[in-house]
Amino acid sequence: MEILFYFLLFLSFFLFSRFFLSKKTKNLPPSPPTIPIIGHLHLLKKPLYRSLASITDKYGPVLYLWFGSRPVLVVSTPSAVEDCFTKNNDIVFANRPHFFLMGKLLGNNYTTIDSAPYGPNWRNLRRISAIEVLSATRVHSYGGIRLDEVKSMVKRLSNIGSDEYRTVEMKSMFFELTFNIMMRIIAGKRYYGEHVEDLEEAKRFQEVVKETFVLSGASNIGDFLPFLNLVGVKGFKKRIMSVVTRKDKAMQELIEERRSLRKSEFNVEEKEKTLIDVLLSLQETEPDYYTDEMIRGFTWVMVAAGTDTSAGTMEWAMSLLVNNPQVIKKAQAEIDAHVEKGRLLNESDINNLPYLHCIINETLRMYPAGPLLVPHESSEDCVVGGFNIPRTTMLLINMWQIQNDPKLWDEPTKFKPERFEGLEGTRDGFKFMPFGSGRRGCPGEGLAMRVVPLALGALIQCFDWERVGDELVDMSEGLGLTLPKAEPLEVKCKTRSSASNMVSQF
Ligand code: HEM
Repeated sequence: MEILFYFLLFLSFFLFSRFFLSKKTKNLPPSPPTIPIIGHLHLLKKPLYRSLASITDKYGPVLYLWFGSRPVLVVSTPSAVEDCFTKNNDIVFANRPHFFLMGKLLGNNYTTIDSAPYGPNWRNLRRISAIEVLSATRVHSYGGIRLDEVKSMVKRLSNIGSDEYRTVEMKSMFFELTFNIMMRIIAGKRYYGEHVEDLEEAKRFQEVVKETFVLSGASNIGDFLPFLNLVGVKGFKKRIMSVVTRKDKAMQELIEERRSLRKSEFNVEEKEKTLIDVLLSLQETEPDYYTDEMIRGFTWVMVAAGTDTSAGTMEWAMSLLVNNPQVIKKAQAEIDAHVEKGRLLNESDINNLPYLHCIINETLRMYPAGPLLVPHESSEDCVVGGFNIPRTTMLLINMWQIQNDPKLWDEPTKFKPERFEGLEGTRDGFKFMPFGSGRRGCPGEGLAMRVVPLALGALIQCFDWERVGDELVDMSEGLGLTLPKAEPLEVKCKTRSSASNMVSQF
């Protein structure tokens, strides 16, 4: 009976809001026929960006859909993206939706930097991220950590494949690299490879991180059909809560460790200060804002946003490279011409390696880690592509579709790094925007664009690469938030003779 009551209540709300909205808002974007209650949910399949692309092909690049009771604007053309991210609309769309169970539970009730609505709290979080973690100066100061971790990856690989080709699995290699880098920045600890202090703690942390990533990629139907929250999704909520509790416990342990280090006689040197240290010192002056909960949330988002995205990009890049060996040869020639024999390339070499940048851009074009960016939401009525968009409409930018659109790119399914020659660092009129744009654009771009070129460059410089068999590497996309590869990449690698001396000294 209770379920029936809520269902009828929801049905009346749904019919009323749809009727009210269509009366009130004239000139909405095109929309396929809807089914009562579910709206267009029946048209959506995974992966969502591909499904939305097929609807767009039929109804046009500015679409108005209903995900159950939630109105959604889907944009897949550079000029409409420009409408969303310039002039007044950049502020209008600087909001994030406020109905995702994941944002509520994992985002500390929408207070973390990625989930918070546009307002003073979000502005402050962006300010802290810009000043204390991701500013050019801070990013530069983590150079030693990046180099260290890249060397450690090269060393592990060279131990596996020194004289002859050996098969290696690269997905976990890349994940461990980015995870170690982020954890050293945040807490001064590494959880993979050598010098891991507490293996048990590392294992617990790894498990909770992996589980959280899997859950973050799962969709919750109750977000779009709220009456289902009262019946079917309790199990889902319980699963999230169990992970959230363990994640909070793990993060709190890190905070306590750094806190006791600060209190001890041992003085943490300025250059060894971790992000947790910085936040703890802010806590001393503003304890009401910089609570432990805030610190857990802030540092967690950095781990979550900064690992899978960069690791996945490197895995796609390496997959594309072994499918296109001529590109590896060209990149090796570029590096060999600029970096003297016997020296590992470093970050100051990166600016002199434009072809390496082209490889990374081409990878981000074909396989952007945020294929639909992160959902935005309109805080006021506005106009996009000449259509009226009501407030509280969720905005999805189909960046994957724009970056793979044959009308915008010559042979978009082909891996052609050369297409970016002379274009490095531009978004080319909103048609290439793997890090988003505007107020909510990715604050970690600067860090990612140091980690990825350094790691890929080192792998290209130090090793020769081959596919495991004659067949091309399977490039199928898997399911998950950050456009993962369906199958973890396995490749064969062998230390290049020109690098073997250098690598043996790491
Ligand atoms: C290849 C690597 C990366 C890619 C492709 C990427 C891409 C993106 C995209 C598309 C967005 C959403 C932009 C929007 O909503 O319009 C985003 C947001 C974000 N990214 Fe990244 N990102 C990467 C690495 C990083 C790193 C290394 C960090 C930090 C350590 C980071 C931190 C964040 C945060 C905190 C947000 C949320 C910003 C907000 O809502 O205000 N990202 N990223």
